[in-house]
Amino acid sequence: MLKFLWRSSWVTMAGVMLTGIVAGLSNAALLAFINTRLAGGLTDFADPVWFVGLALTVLTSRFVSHYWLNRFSTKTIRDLRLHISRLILRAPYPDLQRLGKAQLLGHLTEDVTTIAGASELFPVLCINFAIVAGCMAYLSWLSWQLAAVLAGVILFGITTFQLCKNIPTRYVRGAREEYDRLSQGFCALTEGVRELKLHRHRSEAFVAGSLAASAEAYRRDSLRAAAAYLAINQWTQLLYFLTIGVILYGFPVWRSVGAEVISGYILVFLFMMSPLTILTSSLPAFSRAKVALHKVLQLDDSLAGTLTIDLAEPDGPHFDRLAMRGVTHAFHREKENRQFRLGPIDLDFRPGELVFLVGGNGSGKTTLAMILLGLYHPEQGTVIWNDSVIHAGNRDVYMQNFSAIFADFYLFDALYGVDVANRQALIDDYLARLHLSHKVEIVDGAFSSVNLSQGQRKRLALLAAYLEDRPFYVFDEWAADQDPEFKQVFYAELLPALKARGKTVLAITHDDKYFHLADRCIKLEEGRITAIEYPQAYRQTAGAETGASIEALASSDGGIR
Ligand SMILES: Nc1ncnc2c1ncn2[C@@H]1O[C@H](COP(=O)(O)OP(=O)(O)OP(=O)(O)O)[C@@H](O)[C@H]1O
Repeated sequence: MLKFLWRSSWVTMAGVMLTGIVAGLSNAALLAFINTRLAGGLTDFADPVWFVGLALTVLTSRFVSHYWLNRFSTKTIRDLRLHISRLILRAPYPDLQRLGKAQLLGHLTEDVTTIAGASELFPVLCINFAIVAGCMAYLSWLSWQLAAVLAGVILFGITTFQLCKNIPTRYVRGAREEYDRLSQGFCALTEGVRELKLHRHRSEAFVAGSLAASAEAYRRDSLRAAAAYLAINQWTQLLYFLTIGVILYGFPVWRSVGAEVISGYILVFLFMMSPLTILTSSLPAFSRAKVALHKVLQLDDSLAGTLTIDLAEPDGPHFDRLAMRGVTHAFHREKENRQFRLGPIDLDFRPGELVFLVGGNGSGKTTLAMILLGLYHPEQGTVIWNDSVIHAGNRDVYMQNFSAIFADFYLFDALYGVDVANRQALIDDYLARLHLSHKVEIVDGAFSSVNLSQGQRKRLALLAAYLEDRPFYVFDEWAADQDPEFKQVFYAELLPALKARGKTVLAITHDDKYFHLADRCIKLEEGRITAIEYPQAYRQTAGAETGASIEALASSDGGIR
């Protein structure tokens, strides 16, 4: 933890430590001054000046130390939050899927907050450490023999702490792991709240089986860690009282010590009790921060090792062709002990092509689209953009050629990355074409409302995709939530309009009523392409006016290869 703070800005940390030490030492000096004054050792007329000077030094150095560290720790936390967010954005999607939403949220919230809490304690630690050190120096001056006894006791305390500290740390680590499971439960609770509200038995079983179990495990581990630290704390206090007892009753038997030395010792000892308690009671916060930091660094290692680096641009925004050659991808189904395997897939896409991807549930349509988009990586085979083979180094640039609306899309509340001011007329036109102008306005780049029906929200997502103006569009069952009237608009007007602008469109669809409008229909079954048909070419050659369904085309053998 200290290493992390030191590496973040050693100059500030050194300043914080220095002012903290000045605060602690001046505090100890003030105490020594008061004690000597009480014992009648100082009668100088300059007494009040020293008193005021030391008191002001304590106050000023404490303020400076705290202020510096607060400024530094708030900046560190802000940087850490942004660093994790950027790391998440740059990491390959399969790695993020593996980690899961709950764990990523845990890093952004719990870990960063824990580290922040501990780093704010740091000046308190410096000051109290310096107070204890200053008091020790004063005690040595009063009687070095007594100070040697005290140093021995402190050494003994530190050794026993080192021997025992693994016990609470183990529980702190366990509690942090449980927090991830608890967060998973919270995600399920917030996302599935409607389903849970409708079924009391289901919600009770969910709370008992998922939330209560991890909440209980988290409570148990946290309590055990707290109890272990409490025991360590009490052990320190016991040693402390033992030392006072030895000084009061044991030491005078061994050697003769002046009453004023004994009373000075007891006064300083009692004064030191508070800083020592603060030092030992801040241990749990540091231990939790160490575990949190370890988790963040683990995330750093696991994601940074796989980051996509923009080494080479795959031929810029110009688009000639996209090819998939021998592409395969597999998901292992643990419970079924077998794999879903997509491919090998060989496909070509050209500019201005309208392609429908069809097939039953689980046939691999979304997986194929995800590989095409660069979000999943082919296990075998290659994806070629123009003449560039896509690899880890250029995948991120490659992905910038696509606009996609996923079946479980996310609608942002603003048009991020769009020059709204200069495209207002276009936006208004699109809003009218999407039948949304009466519902939504763009105010300062943000949608006036996103509390719309699912179908309307999807239309807003389409507006954002239009404005991105990318060469390749992918829609995963976009029309599934649209009414029949707007389905017609989508297939018969919007998609052909994109095609007319030279855009390539891959639309995953189950709407066989509109298959005839595609240039090409690709049918997937169990991860394999089982048919490719060319309805538009067939219509032209057959002179057919009405659209034929894919089954009719298949039975007539037209356009199948
Ligand atoms: N993240 C994942 N981990 C493991 N298996 C997965 C994952 N995503 C998909 N699968 C499996 O891959 C297979 C293909 O899924 P995919 O989503 O590509 O099908 P689909 O054709 O788009 O289906 P639908 O029409 O229902 O959307 C399914 O059997 C599914 O169980």
